[in-house]
This record gives sequence, structure tokens and C-alpha cells, in this order.
Amino acid sequence: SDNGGRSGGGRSGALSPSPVAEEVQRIDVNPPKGTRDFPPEDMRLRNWLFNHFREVSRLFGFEEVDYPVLESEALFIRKAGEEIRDQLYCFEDRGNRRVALRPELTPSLARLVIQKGKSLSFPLKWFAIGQCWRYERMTRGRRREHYQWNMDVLGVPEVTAEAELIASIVAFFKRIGITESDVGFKVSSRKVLQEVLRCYSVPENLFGKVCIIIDKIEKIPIDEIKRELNATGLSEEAIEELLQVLSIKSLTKLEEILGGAGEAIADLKQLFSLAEKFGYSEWIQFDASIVRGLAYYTGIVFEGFDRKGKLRAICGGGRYDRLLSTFGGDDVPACGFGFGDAVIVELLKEKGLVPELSLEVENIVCALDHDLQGVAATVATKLREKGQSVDLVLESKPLKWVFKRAARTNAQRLILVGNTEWQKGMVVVKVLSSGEQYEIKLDELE
Ligand SMILES: Nc1ccc(Br)nc1
Repeated sequence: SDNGGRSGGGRSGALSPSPVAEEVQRIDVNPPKGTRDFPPEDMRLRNWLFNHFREVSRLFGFEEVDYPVLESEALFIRKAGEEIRDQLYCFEDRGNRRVALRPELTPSLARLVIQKGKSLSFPLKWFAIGQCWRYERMTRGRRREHYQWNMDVLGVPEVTAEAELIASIVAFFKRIGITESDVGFKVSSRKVLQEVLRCYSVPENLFGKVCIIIDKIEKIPIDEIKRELNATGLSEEAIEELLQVLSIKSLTKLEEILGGAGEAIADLKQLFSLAEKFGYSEWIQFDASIVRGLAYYTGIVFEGFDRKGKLRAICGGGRYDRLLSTFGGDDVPACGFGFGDAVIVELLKEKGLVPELSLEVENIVCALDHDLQGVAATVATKLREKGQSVDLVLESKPLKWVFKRAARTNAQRLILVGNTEWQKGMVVVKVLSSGEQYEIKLDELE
């Protein structure tokens, strides 16, 4: 290089305050309570996770969809006492419309399917990765947003759809190094609950409410569960029988209690048989206490759990054959799951499986003289047109600075544009891993 190794002086970085600026109160630079920024390192992990979500969705032949994060509040107003309703992030907009930040994606899917109506060809296999919101009193200091991967199959009444969905989650876990010794799926069917309630002639319209109460069975004292069940009108006898059935962890035992004629047993037997064929029998277990906390499930329900029992549910889903008619649409058999982006990262940290993801740039291009900045831009463009990533140094910098940046960005090559070499139409290439250095004509650079 021809100027003693300096690429010239010049200021850079944050601007010093102008002499006349008045004192400005510094704003709170943190994100709103319960929300997260994704600076580059965190964004790399998020992209890594979402790329696995997307790749599994592609392998299973699912199409990506998305919906507005803002929906009509009406989409989420259900009267079954769900937590998701109590924590709805809702408000009245400037047009006096009641709107909400979506707490989940399934109602949006139902809305879009109704909207598209007869133009859709079933079965639908749709997936989405969307940010979902809840407004929770910050006393619990929990997050107010997370990203959820959703996969849904519409138009398939058979349990093959649920079996396929669980297979997709197993495929995801395997890709990121999680095995059946780390996690499992607890599987049941709401038809178990339905068959018990029918024995006690409990009205169908109580079904959702009873499920939501049962879903709290691990979270609140059993006496409170009984009190809430009693308040819905269930008899003591029905409550005792219900809790008895919900404690069953074996299909054989369940069949003894319910008899073999019901749909619940048939569905579950088919699911466990399909699990064998998919090769994930070791991942799933029957657990009658699993009902999930969303009112609209009607059949098979499942949730992914960590076998150490340290974390909240990793994912969950099930069949929801009656959701569309609650919005005035024609019902379509449907099942799906949601998989949040937070618990899985806690699990990966637990297992030491968080990947090392560093910034990778192939080239740093730097003009050694201010007058050569334009040439450097030409060099960068030629490399980029060949598919090479280039971090172009945009202002005069000492070489020491350039080498430091190359190290921080793991650059593979340093391309220096200097007067002496450029007189011959050449640039200097420094291969940073080996230290090898050579001159090359710009047109031969690749
Ligand atoms: N539904 C929901 C939304 C946001 C978070 Br964080 N958790 C659950």
C-alpha cells in the first residue's frame, strides 16, 4: 500500500452534540415491559430457530401463511373462562373499533378459511410463524409477546392428521438435537371428558368451560378445581368420576372404565398405532389429564413437555372440528399446534444445545486512499454480483481498525484498493486465515 498503511484520518461513529443543542431528557431506551429487542446475536438465534421451523414445514409439504397481528377483538371473545381471554391485549382504535393484538393464530386461520370459502381445495396444510401477545399484570414479570410456529391440517377428519403434526414436531426436535430422553408428548382426547360428562347428562354447552377448569388441575389446588366444577352445575358424583378418569395414564385402563365402543378409545388407539409407524412411539404417552387450555378443542389434544419437569409446556395442540361454525362459517375438520419461541430456548440452554452463531462475511473491501473510495465501491459491487458478501468500509479508516473489524466479523478476505496497485488495474487480496497475500486484476477477482 502506498500511504504508509493509513487509510486517512476523519471522524466516525456517534456524532458529538452540536454546541447549541438544549438539554434533552433521555427517553427510556428499553423496549416496552414484557417485550424483547432482537439485537444481532439474538436475531441470529431466532433466525436459526425459525429456519428449522420453516425447513420442517417444507419437508412436510406445508404452505406458509400469515395474518395481521391486529385483529377484531370479536375473534377472541369466548365465554369459557380462558386465561387467553382474561389477558387479551385489546383496545378501541381511533375508528371506535374494538381490536386486539392476536393472542394466538388459530382464530385468524379460521377467519381466512371462511373468507376464502369454496376457492380453497382441501386438505389444507398451512403453517405460520407469528408474534402473539397477552396483556398480563407485570406483577408476574412474564413476557407479553412471543413468536409461535403453528402448523394446521384442515379437511382431514382422520387421526392421521394429528399423527402427522406430532411427527413434524418430532422431526423439529431431532434437527436441533433434542431426543425422546429430553422431551415427550402427553396425549389424550377431549372425547374422554365428553363420554364421562354424557354419562351424567351434562349439557354440551358446559363442555368448553369444564375443559378450561380441568386444564388448571396442575396449577391450582384440587379443592378449587372441585369448587369451580361444582359451580358449573356438575354433581359431586360427576366430579368424582371425572377426576377419577382424568388420573388414568394407561389406554388399557381407560378402556376398562369407558368400554371399547367410544370414539375416544378408537382415536387414541389409532394414534398410538400410527406413532409406531412414524417411529415416534418412545416420544408419546397417554395421559387423561391433558385437556389444554383452549375452549375450542374437540378431540385429540397433546402437549410437549420436558422430562425433567422444570419448564412449562414446550408446545401444544389438538383437534378443533367446530371452530369455524363459532364464527358463522361451515365447519371443517381441523387440527393444529402452536410452538412458542421462548420455552424451547430455555430447554436448549438447559441441554447446552444453543448453537454458536457468529456473523460471517466473506469480504471486507477498503480503499487505502480517500480518492479510491469510488473504486472500492466498484470492487464491492462486482463481488456482490458474484454472490459474495462484502462489508465495504465506508469512510477513511486506519488499517489497524480494518483488521480489527475483519476479525470481529470473521471476514475471510480483505480486499485493499491502493494507488500503486490500482495504477496497474490490480487490487490486493489478503486471505485472513492463512495470511496469504496477492495482487489480482479486478476482472479476475471472484
Ligand atoms: N397467548 C400468549 C401470548 C403471548 C405469550 Br408471551 N404467551 C401466550
